[in-house]
Amino acid sequence: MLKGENLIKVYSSGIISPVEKTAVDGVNIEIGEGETIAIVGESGCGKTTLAKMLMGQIEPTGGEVYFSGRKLTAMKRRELRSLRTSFQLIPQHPDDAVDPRWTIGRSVAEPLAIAGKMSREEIEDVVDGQIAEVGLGGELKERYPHQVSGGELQRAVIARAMTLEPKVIISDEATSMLDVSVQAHVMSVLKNLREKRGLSLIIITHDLGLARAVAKRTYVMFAGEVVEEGADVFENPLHPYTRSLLEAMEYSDIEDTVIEECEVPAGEHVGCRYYGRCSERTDECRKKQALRDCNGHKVRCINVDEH
Ligand SMILES: Nc1ncnc2c1ncn2[C@@H]1O[C@H](COP(=O)(O)OP(=O)(O)OP(=O)(O)O)[C@@H](O)[C@H]1O
Repeated sequence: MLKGENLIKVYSSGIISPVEKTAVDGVNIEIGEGETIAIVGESGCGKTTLAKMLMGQIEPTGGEVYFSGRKLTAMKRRELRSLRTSFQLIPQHPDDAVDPRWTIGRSVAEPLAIAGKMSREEIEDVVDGQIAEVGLGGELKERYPHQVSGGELQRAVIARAMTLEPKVIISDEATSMLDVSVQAHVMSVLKNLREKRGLSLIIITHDLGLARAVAKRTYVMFAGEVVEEGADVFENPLHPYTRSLLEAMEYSDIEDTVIEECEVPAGEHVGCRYYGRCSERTDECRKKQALRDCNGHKVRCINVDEH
Protein backbone atom coordinates (compact mmCIF):
# COMPACT_ATOMS: atom_id res chain seq x y z
CA MET A 1 0.00 0.00 0.00
CA LEU A 2 2.85 2.40 0.90
CA LYS A 3 6.15 1.81 -0.81
CA GLY A 4 9.47 3.62 -1.03
CA GLU A 5 11.80 2.73 -3.87
CA ASN A 6 15.50 3.51 -3.72
CA LEU A 7 14.91 6.48 -1.42
CA ILE A 8 17.80 8.87 -0.96
CA LYS A 9 17.98 12.01 1.14
CA VAL A 10 20.97 14.31 1.09
CA TYR A 11 20.77 17.26 3.48
CA SER A 12 22.80 20.33 2.85
CA SER A 13 23.60 22.65 5.73
CA GLY A 14 25.71 25.79 6.06
CA ILE A 15 25.67 28.78 3.72
CA ILE A 16 29.27 29.82 3.15
CA SER A 17 30.69 26.33 2.82
CA PRO A 18 27.68 23.96 2.62
CA VAL A 19 28.21 20.48 3.98
CA GLU A 20 26.28 17.58 2.52
CA LYS A 21 25.04 14.71 4.61
CA THR A 22 23.48 11.58 3.12
CA ALA A 23 20.90 10.66 5.75
CA VAL A 24 19.17 7.92 3.77
CA ASP A 25 20.89 6.09 0.97
CA GLY A 26 18.95 3.87 -1.39
CA VAL A 27 16.29 2.41 0.90
CA ASN A 28 13.51 0.16 -0.39
CA ILE A 29 10.64 -0.22 2.05
CA GLU A 30 7.07 -1.44 1.86
CA ILE A 31 4.09 -1.68 4.19
CA GLY A 32 0.83 -3.43 3.42
CA GLU A 33 -2.67 -2.48 4.54
CA GLY A 34 -3.18 -3.33 8.20
CA GLU A 35 0.45 -4.37 8.61
CA THR A 36 2.83 -3.30 11.39
CA ILE A 37 6.48 -2.82 10.58
CA ALA A 38 9.32 -1.55 12.73
CA ILE A 39 12.33 0.52 11.74
CA VAL A 40 15.15 0.12 14.24
CA GLY A 41 18.65 1.52 14.38
CA GLU A 42 20.80 3.83 16.43
CA SER A 43 20.32 7.57 16.66
CA GLY A 44 21.10 9.39 13.43
CA CYS A 45 20.84 6.35 11.14
CA GLY A 46 18.03 8.00 9.14
CA LYS A 47 14.80 6.50 10.53
CA THR A 48 12.87 9.76 10.88
CA THR A 49 14.11 11.08 7.56
CA LEU A 50 12.92 7.89 5.88
CA ALA A 51 9.49 8.15 7.55
CA LYS A 52 9.10 11.79 6.55
CA MET A 53 9.85 10.95 2.92
CA LEU A 54 7.22 8.18 3.02
CA MET A 55 4.67 10.68 4.37
CA GLY A 56 5.47 13.26 1.71
CA GLN A 57 6.69 15.66 4.42
CA ILE A 58 10.12 16.02 2.91
CA GLU A 59 11.13 15.64 -0.70
CA PRO A 60 13.54 12.80 -1.45
CA THR A 61 16.77 13.66 -3.23
CA GLY A 62 16.25 10.47 -5.20
CA GLY A 63 13.79 7.60 -5.49
CA GLU A 64 10.02 7.32 -5.49
CA VAL A 65 7.18 6.88 -3.03
CA TYR A 66 3.98 5.08 -4.04
CA PHE A 67 0.77 5.18 -2.01
CA SER A 68 -2.06 2.88 -3.11
CA GLY A 69 -0.41 2.66 -6.52
CA ARG A 70 -0.13 6.44 -6.95
CA LYS A 71 3.25 8.07 -7.26
CA LEU A 72 3.44 10.48 -4.32
CA THR A 73 6.74 11.87 -5.50
CA ALA A 74 5.24 13.03 -8.80
CA MET A 75 2.26 14.82 -7.26
CA LYS A 76 1.66 18.54 -7.33
CA ARG A 77 1.76 20.27 -3.97
CA ARG A 78 -2.03 20.67 -3.78
CA GLU A 79 -2.71 17.03 -4.56
CA LEU A 80 -0.11 16.01 -2.01
CA ARG A 81 -1.68 18.26 0.62
CA SER A 82 -5.04 16.53 0.19
CA LEU A 83 -3.36 13.16 0.78
CA ARG A 84 -1.38 14.30 3.80
CA THR A 85 -4.17 13.45 6.23
CA SER A 86 -3.73 9.80 5.23
CA PHE A 87 -0.45 9.81 7.15
CA GLN A 88 -0.30 10.82 10.78
CA LEU A 89 2.86 11.05 12.82
CA ILE A 90 2.76 10.45 16.56
CA PRO A 91 5.85 12.24 17.87
CA GLN A 92 8.09 11.37 20.79
CA HIS A 93 6.98 14.40 22.79
CA PRO A 94 3.19 14.76 22.79
CA ASP A 95 3.59 18.39 23.96
CA ASP A 96 4.89 19.15 20.45
CA ALA A 97 1.52 18.17 18.97
CA VAL A 98 -0.82 20.19 21.18
CA ASP A 99 -1.15 23.82 22.20
CA PRO A 100 -0.54 24.16 25.98
CA ARG A 101 -3.16 26.95 26.13
CA TRP A 102 -5.91 24.77 24.69
CA THR A 103 -8.00 22.14 26.43
CA ILE A 104 -7.50 18.55 25.32
CA GLY A 105 -10.97 18.62 23.73
CA ARG A 106 -10.13 21.66 21.63
CA SER A 107 -6.83 20.14 20.48
CA VAL A 108 -8.50 16.88 19.46
CA ALA A 109 -11.20 18.83 17.60
CA GLU A 110 -8.79 21.18 15.85
CA PRO A 111 -8.11 19.16 12.65
CA LEU A 112 -11.85 18.79 12.06
CA ALA A 113 -12.48 22.46 12.75
CA ILE A 114 -9.78 23.36 10.22
CA ALA A 115 -11.26 20.97 7.63
CA GLY A 116 -14.54 22.91 8.02
CA LYS A 117 -16.74 20.06 6.81
CA MET A 118 -18.70 19.38 10.01
CA SER A 119 -21.01 21.26 12.32
CA ARG A 120 -19.94 21.91 15.92
CA GLU A 121 -22.22 19.14 17.14
CA GLU A 122 -20.84 16.65 14.64
CA ILE A 123 -17.29 17.55 15.64
CA GLU A 124 -18.22 17.12 19.29
CA ASP A 125 -19.56 13.63 18.56
CA VAL A 126 -16.42 12.56 16.69
CA VAL A 127 -14.19 13.95 19.45
CA ASP A 128 -16.18 12.14 22.16
CA GLY A 129 -16.03 8.87 20.20
CA GLN A 130 -12.34 9.23 19.55
CA ILE A 131 -11.47 10.08 23.12
CA ALA A 132 -13.37 7.02 24.30
CA GLU A 133 -11.72 4.85 21.65
CA VAL A 134 -8.25 5.59 23.00
CA GLY A 135 -9.47 4.71 26.49
CA LEU A 136 -9.68 8.20 27.97
CA GLY A 137 -12.51 9.47 30.15
CA GLY A 138 -14.70 12.28 28.82
CA GLU A 139 -13.70 14.54 31.73
CA LEU A 140 -10.22 14.90 30.22
CA LYS A 141 -11.67 17.02 27.44
CA GLU A 142 -11.88 20.03 29.73
CA ARG A 143 -8.35 19.69 31.07
CA TYR A 144 -5.19 21.36 29.80
CA PRO A 145 -2.07 19.40 28.75
CA HIS A 146 -0.28 20.11 32.04
CA GLN A 147 -3.25 18.58 33.90
CA VAL A 148 -2.93 15.10 32.36
CA SER A 149 -0.22 12.44 32.53
CA GLY A 150 2.27 11.80 29.73
CA GLY A 151 0.48 8.59 28.71
CA GLU A 152 -2.91 10.32 28.68
CA LEU A 153 -1.53 13.16 26.61
CA GLN A 154 0.00 10.73 24.13
CA ARG A 155 -3.38 8.96 23.83
CA ALA A 156 -5.04 12.35 23.25
CA VAL A 157 -2.53 12.99 20.45
CA ILE A 158 -3.47 9.62 18.93
CA ALA A 159 -7.18 10.54 19.25
CA ARG A 160 -6.46 13.82 17.47
CA ALA A 161 -4.62 12.03 14.66
CA MET A 162 -7.47 9.52 14.30
CA THR A 163 -10.11 12.22 13.70
CA LEU A 164 -8.59 12.60 10.24
CA GLU A 165 -9.14 8.91 9.48
CA PRO A 166 -5.55 8.19 8.46
CA LYS A 167 -4.47 5.08 6.62
CA VAL A 168 -0.98 5.02 8.07
CA ILE A 169 0.19 5.92 11.57
CA ILE A 170 3.87 6.50 12.14
CA SER A 171 4.93 6.26 15.74
CA ASP A 172 8.31 7.99 16.04
CA GLU A 173 9.60 6.90 19.45
CA ALA A 174 6.10 7.79 20.65
CA THR A 175 6.37 5.71 23.79
CA SER A 176 10.06 6.10 24.60
CA MET A 177 9.47 8.78 27.25
CA LEU A 178 6.83 6.75 29.07
CA ASP A 179 7.03 4.16 31.84
CA VAL A 180 7.00 0.56 30.64
CA SER A 181 3.40 -0.12 31.74
CA VAL A 182 2.11 3.15 30.23
CA GLN A 183 4.12 2.36 27.09
CA ALA A 184 2.32 -0.97 26.81
CA HIS A 185 -1.04 0.74 27.21
CA VAL A 186 -0.32 3.28 24.44
CA MET A 187 0.93 0.51 22.15
CA SER A 188 -2.18 -1.54 22.78
CA VAL A 189 -4.31 1.49 21.84
CA LEU A 190 -2.45 1.66 18.52
CA LYS A 191 -2.76 -2.10 18.05
CA ASN A 192 -6.52 -2.00 18.64
CA LEU A 193 -6.93 0.89 16.20
CA ARG A 194 -4.94 -1.04 13.63
CA GLU A 195 -7.18 -4.07 14.01
CA LYS A 196 -10.43 -2.12 14.06
CA ARG A 197 -9.65 0.37 11.30
CA GLY A 198 -7.26 -1.62 9.13
CA LEU A 199 -4.55 0.95 9.78
CA SER A 200 -0.96 0.38 8.81
CA LEU A 201 1.54 1.07 11.58
CA ILE A 202 5.16 2.08 11.23
CA ILE A 203 6.96 1.88 14.56
CA ILE A 204 10.24 3.79 14.68
CA THR A 205 12.13 2.77 17.77
CA HIS A 206 15.44 2.28 19.52
CA ASP A 207 13.72 -0.33 21.62
CA LEU A 208 14.33 -3.78 20.19
CA GLY A 209 11.94 -5.37 22.69
CA LEU A 210 9.13 -3.17 21.46
CA ALA A 211 9.90 -3.88 17.80
CA ARG A 212 9.98 -7.58 18.50
CA ALA A 213 6.69 -7.47 20.38
CA VAL A 214 4.65 -5.48 17.89
CA ALA A 215 6.05 -5.69 14.37
CA LYS A 216 5.40 -8.30 11.74
CA ARG A 217 8.53 -7.28 9.86
CA THR A 218 11.53 -5.25 10.94
CA TYR A 219 13.97 -3.08 9.01
CA VAL A 220 17.34 -2.66 10.71
CA MET A 221 19.07 0.52 9.59
CA PHE A 222 22.70 1.49 9.91
CA ALA A 223 24.23 4.73 8.58
CA GLY A 224 21.42 5.47 6.14
CA GLU A 225 21.08 1.96 4.77
CA VAL A 226 18.89 -1.02 5.54
CA VAL A 227 21.32 -3.74 6.63
CA GLU A 228 18.74 -6.40 7.40
CA GLU A 229 15.05 -6.87 6.81
CA GLY A 230 12.58 -9.61 7.48
CA ALA A 231 9.95 -11.23 9.65
CA ASP A 232 12.46 -13.14 11.75
CA VAL A 233 15.41 -10.80 12.21
CA PHE A 234 15.22 -11.27 15.98
CA GLU A 235 14.93 -15.06 15.83
CA ASN A 236 17.45 -15.50 13.05
CA PRO A 237 19.72 -12.43 12.93
CA LEU A 238 22.27 -12.54 10.12
CA HIS A 239 24.02 -9.19 9.92
CA PRO A 240 26.86 -8.66 12.45
CA TYR A 241 25.24 -5.35 13.44
CA THR A 242 21.87 -6.96 14.22
CA ARG A 243 23.64 -9.74 16.10
CA SER A 244 25.61 -7.22 18.14
CA LEU A 245 22.37 -5.46 19.08
CA LEU A 246 20.79 -8.71 20.14
CA GLU A 247 23.87 -9.80 22.08
CA ALA A 248 23.75 -6.50 23.97
CA MET A 249 20.13 -7.27 24.71
CA GLU A 250 21.04 -10.55 26.38
CA TYR A 251 22.87 -8.63 29.08
CA SER A 252 19.82 -6.62 29.99
CA ASP A 253 16.09 -6.94 30.21
CA ILE A 254 14.68 -7.27 26.69
CA GLU A 255 12.09 -4.57 27.39
CA ASP A 256 14.79 -2.12 28.38
CA THR A 257 17.24 -2.65 25.55
CA VAL A 258 17.76 0.50 23.60
CA ILE A 259 20.29 1.10 20.88
CA GLU A 260 23.05 3.45 21.89
CA GLU A 261 24.27 6.11 19.53
CA CYS A 262 27.64 5.33 17.98
CA GLU A 263 29.78 7.26 15.62
CA VAL A 264 29.95 5.93 12.09
CA PRO A 265 33.62 5.93 11.08
CA ALA A 266 34.34 8.49 8.41
CA GLY A 267 35.61 7.38 5.04
CA GLU A 268 34.08 3.92 5.19
CA HIS A 269 31.23 4.65 2.83
CA VAL A 270 32.79 2.92 -0.15
CA GLY A 271 32.32 -0.58 1.13
CA CYS A 272 30.31 -1.90 4.04
CA ARG A 273 29.38 0.95 6.37
CA TYR A 274 29.70 -1.29 9.38
CA TYR A 275 33.29 -2.15 8.42
CA GLY A 276 34.92 0.05 11.07
CA ARG A 277 32.97 -1.61 13.88
CA CYS A 278 32.72 -5.15 12.61
CA SER A 279 34.74 -7.86 14.31
CA GLU A 280 34.09 -10.24 11.41
CA ARG A 281 35.28 -8.01 8.58
CA THR A 282 37.35 -9.34 5.70
CA ASP A 283 38.93 -7.64 2.70
CA GLU A 284 35.77 -8.42 0.72
CA CYS A 285 33.90 -5.99 2.99
CA ARG A 286 35.75 -3.07 1.43
CA LYS A 287 33.53 -3.56 -1.63
CA LYS A 288 30.05 -2.10 -1.86
CA GLN A 289 27.57 -4.51 -0.26
CA ALA A 290 24.20 -5.28 -1.78
CA LEU A 291 21.06 -6.15 0.16
CA ARG A 292 20.43 -9.74 -0.89
CA ASP A 293 18.02 -12.56 -0.13
CA CYS A 294 19.41 -15.00 2.38
CA ASN A 295 17.77 -17.58 4.64
CA GLY A 296 14.29 -16.14 4.26
CA HIS A 297 15.11 -12.50 4.71
CA LYS A 298 17.34 -9.78 3.34
CA VAL A 299 20.82 -8.96 4.53
CA ARG A 300 23.60 -6.60 3.44
CA CYS A 301 26.66 -8.66 4.35
CA ILE A 302 28.90 -10.64 2.04
CA ASN A 303 30.07 -12.99 4.81
CA VAL A 304 26.67 -14.49 5.53
CA ASP A 305 26.04 -17.85 3.91
CA GLU A 306 22.79 -19.53 3.00
CA HIS A 307 22.10 -22.48 5.26
N1 LIG B 1 17.24 19.12 8.32
C1 LIG B 1 18.42 18.53 8.42
N2 LIG B 1 19.52 19.12 7.93
C2 LIG B 1 20.73 18.54 7.99
N3 LIG B 1 20.94 17.30 8.52
C3 LIG B 1 19.87 16.67 9.03
C4 LIG B 1 18.56 17.24 9.01
N4 LIG B 1 17.69 16.35 9.58
C5 LIG B 1 18.43 15.29 9.94
N5 LIG B 1 19.73 15.46 9.61
C6 LIG B 1 20.83 14.51 9.82
O1 LIG B 1 20.51 13.32 9.10
C7 LIG B 1 20.87 12.16 9.85
C8 LIG B 1 19.65 11.28 10.06
O2 LIG B 1 18.74 11.95 10.92
P1 LIG B 1 17.36 11.28 11.37
O3 LIG B 1 16.67 12.24 12.27
O4 LIG B 1 16.65 10.81 10.19
O5 LIG B 1 17.91 10.03 12.21
P2 LIG B 1 17.15 9.08 13.24
O6 LIG B 1 17.66 7.72 12.96
O7 LIG B 1 15.70 9.31 13.17
O8 LIG B 1 17.74 9.60 14.63
P3 LIG B 1 17.03 9.66 16.07
O9 LIG B 1 16.78 8.25 16.48
O10 LIG B 1 18.06 10.34 16.93
O11 LIG B 1 15.78 10.47 15.92
C9 LIG B 1 21.50 12.68 11.15
O12 LIG B 1 22.89 12.68 11.00
C10 LIG B 1 20.96 14.09 11.27
O13 LIG B 1 21.86 14.91 11.96
